[in-house]
Amino acid sequence: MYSVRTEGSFDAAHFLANYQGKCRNLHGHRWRVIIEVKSETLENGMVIDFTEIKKDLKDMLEQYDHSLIIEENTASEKLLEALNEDDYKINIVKFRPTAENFAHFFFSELKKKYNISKVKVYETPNNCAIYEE
Ligand SMILES: Nc1nc2c(c(=O)[nH]1)N=C([C@H](O)[C@H](O)COP(=O)(O)OP(=O)(O)OP(=O)(O)O)CN2
Ligand SMILES: [Zn+2]
Repeated sequence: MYSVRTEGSFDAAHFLANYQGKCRNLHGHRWRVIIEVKSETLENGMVIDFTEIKKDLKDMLEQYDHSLIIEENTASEKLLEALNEDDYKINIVKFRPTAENFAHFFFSELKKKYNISKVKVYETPNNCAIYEE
C-alpha cells in the first residue's frame, strides 16, 4: 500500500461555547491540516499528483483563513449583526469547532474527490486530532 501526505494551514479565531475554561474566550490558532491519501496502485508513478491535491486543500482552507469561526446558534443576533455590519469574515459551522470535528469535516469534504485515509488537525503546535477510516 502506498500513501502520500501533504499539508496546509489557515489562521482563524474561534471560541468554544458552553465550555468551562479559557477556550470559552475568543482566541486564535494557526490550524495545521495534514492529509493522507492511500492507494494500492500508482498512476504515472503517483498515488495522486501533489500539485492537484495541494491546490484543492489550499482552496478548501482558504475559506476559513483569517476568519472568525462560530458554531451555529452560539452567538447572539446582536453580535452577528455587528460583525456583519463591519464586514468581518465569519464562518458559521454546524459543529463545535474543535480539532476533532474539523478533522472529520475536512475528511468528508476531501472524500468527495480523493481516496482519503486520514486527516490530522493541529490546533496548537502540541495538540492534534485525527480522523481516519
Ligand atoms: N480534544 C480537544 N480538546 C480541546 C480542543 C479541541 O479541539 N480538542 N480545543 C481547545 C481550545 O480550542 C484551545 O484553544 C486549545 O486548548 P489548549 O491546548 O489548552 O491551549 P494552549 O494554547 O494552552 O495549548 P498548548 O499546546 O499548551 O500551547 C481546548 N481543548
Ligand atoms: Zn482554540
